[in-house]
Amino acid sequence: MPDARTSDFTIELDAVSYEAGGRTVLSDLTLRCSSRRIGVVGRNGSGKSTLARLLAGLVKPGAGQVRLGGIDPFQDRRAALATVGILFQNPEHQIIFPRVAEEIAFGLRQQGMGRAQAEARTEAVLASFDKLHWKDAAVAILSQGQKHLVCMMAVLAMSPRLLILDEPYAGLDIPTRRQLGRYLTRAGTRLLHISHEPSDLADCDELFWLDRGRIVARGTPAELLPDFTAEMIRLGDLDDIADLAG
Ligand SMILES: Nc1ncnc2c1ncn2[C@@H]1O[C@H](COP(=O)(O)OP(=O)(O)OP(=O)(O)O)[C@@H](O)[C@H]1O
Repeated sequence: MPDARTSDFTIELDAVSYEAGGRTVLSDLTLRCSSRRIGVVGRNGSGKSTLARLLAGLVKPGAGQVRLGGIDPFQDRRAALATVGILFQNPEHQIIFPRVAEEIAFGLRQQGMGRAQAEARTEAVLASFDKLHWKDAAVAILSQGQKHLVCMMAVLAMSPRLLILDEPYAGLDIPTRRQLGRYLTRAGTRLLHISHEPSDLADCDELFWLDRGRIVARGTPAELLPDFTAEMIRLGDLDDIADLAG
C-alpha cells in the first residue's frame, strides 16, 4: 500500500540557477522526479550541498523555480517545515540546544505544536528509537554517531514528506552507518541522498549526476555508478587538484 506521506510527491526544478561569491554554482537545472529514493552524485564542489539547501528552502534560487509537492520551499516556510527535512554532514551545524529533548521539541514548536504536545511527541519519538533515557542527556557528551541520531530523531519527529541527506554518513564507521540507514528504512520517508560516495547510493531508485553545477546524467545506479566511478578514477589520475580552488 502506498505511504500517504510520500505518494504523489514530485520534486520540480525549472531552470534553476544559483550564484555565490561571483561564480555560478548551479546552472539552469530542470527536472521532475517522483522516485522514492533519489540520489545525487557528484565530486567535491559540484554543487550538491547548494542543491540540498535550495531544495530545503534555506536559500533562494538566483533564477528559476523550485517546487516540492507543489510548494515553494523558500517562499512558503510554514509549508516547507511540514514538507522537507535535511540532515547535514556535521551534526554540530544542526544542533542548537544543549539537551536532547529540547532539540527534538524545537522543530515541533516551529511547526506550531503546543508545548505539552511537543513534549509528548518528543518522548514518543525517543521511545520509538529506544532512547527515552537520552531525554535529559547533554548533547555535548554524545559521540558523533549519537549526535547524528539526535538530528535524525529531531527531523523525523517533524514527519517531513521528503528527507534530504547531505552526506550525513561521512566520517561515521560502518556499524553506525548501517544502524542509521536501518532507522531511515524503517521510517519509510522519501529520501534524496546526496553523496560523492557511489556505495552510499547503490540502493536509490534513480540517480542524478551533478558536475560543475549541471546535471550531466540521470538513470538507475546500475546505469550511472560504473561510469561515475570510472570518471572519478580518471580525474584522480590527473593532476587537477587545482580544480578545487577554481
Ligand atoms: N556562499 C558561497 N560563496 C562562495 N562560494 C560558494 C558559496 N556556496 C557555494 N560556493 C561554491 O560553490 C561550489 C559548490 O559548492 P557545494 O558546497 O554546493 O558543493 P558540493 O558538491 O556539496 O561539495 P562537497 O562535496 O565538497 O561538499 C564550491 O566551489 C563552493 O566553494
